[in-house]
Amino acid sequence: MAEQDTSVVAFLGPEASYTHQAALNVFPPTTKNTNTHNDNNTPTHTLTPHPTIQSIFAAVQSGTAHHGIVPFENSTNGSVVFTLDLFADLEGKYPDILVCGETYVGVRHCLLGYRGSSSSSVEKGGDGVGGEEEGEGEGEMEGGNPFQSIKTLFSHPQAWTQCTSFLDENLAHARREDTPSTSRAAQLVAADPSGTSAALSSAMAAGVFGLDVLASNIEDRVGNTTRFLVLRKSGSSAMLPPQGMDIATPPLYKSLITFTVAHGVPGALAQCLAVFGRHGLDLTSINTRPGGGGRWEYVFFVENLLRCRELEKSQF
Ligand SMILES: O=C(O)C(=O)Cc1ccccc1
Repeated sequence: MAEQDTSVVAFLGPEASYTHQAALNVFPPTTKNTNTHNDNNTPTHTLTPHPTIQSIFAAVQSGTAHHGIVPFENSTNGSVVFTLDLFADLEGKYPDILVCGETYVGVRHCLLGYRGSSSSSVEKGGDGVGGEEEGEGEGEMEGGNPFQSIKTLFSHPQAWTQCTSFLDENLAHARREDTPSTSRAAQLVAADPSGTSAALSSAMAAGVFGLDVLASNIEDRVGNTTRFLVLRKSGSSAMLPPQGMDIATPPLYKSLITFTVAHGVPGALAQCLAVFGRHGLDLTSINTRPGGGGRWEYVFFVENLLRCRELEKSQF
């Protein structure tokens, strides 16, 4: 951020993806005369959509973006393996990527499409938004399936396994096509004149792409939440906007560490993990992905939590 005062934030686009919503949490919309503007009153950050998670890593590594926002894990279906594989960085393309923050987004999936073509004839008077019941269809047809005319469904792979019950009950007949994001799915459906496609996406995407909400809250589990990480490049001075801090609780420091262990050495992983305990680090998650060395060799990802008090005592 040396020459220009506007920080660039890369997120998984297009607009209205859940990653966009995460980016808005961390970098809220700028308004005049707040500390989200610099002295010249220009916005301090610009959110820039990227087509893939890989492109976000590349933008942060090259310095084109000062920060990146990437999905990391979901409370229903676990780790986002695309992101883990980029952190594993088996080809050494992203050596300077660091994690400097996190944010959580409640993920309420909707079925988006054009009501006229698929379920308008079966709409039951609602406005199409926000049913109270889990997996509630906005339109219901006596004895029939209101979504029968939907032939193709678009969404991000993570979304399919967060909505299994709704899909099994209502859309088992439809062909599924993976998209790089849920908002891209909505964009594709908006551009399909046949009206026989639908997207699993957000209510925000319905507004942005002019689609109808055919069903809402269709995720399997109440409280479905995705955790996103904020990336920056090591050595950069890119700062996160100031966040409120609860002074009653000492700040928590989280770290994400990636490592491999010698293959075929008994106890090698246990020895690595014991180090964290010895230094008062609370191990909060452990993940693995295939490593580059050979079959059944792994990269490990460990997250630790440390309170400020322990940091002072720690010998790191
Ligand atoms: O596709 C999106 O909207 C994303 O931001 C990735 C994602 C997909 C499904 C759940 C949460 C995040």
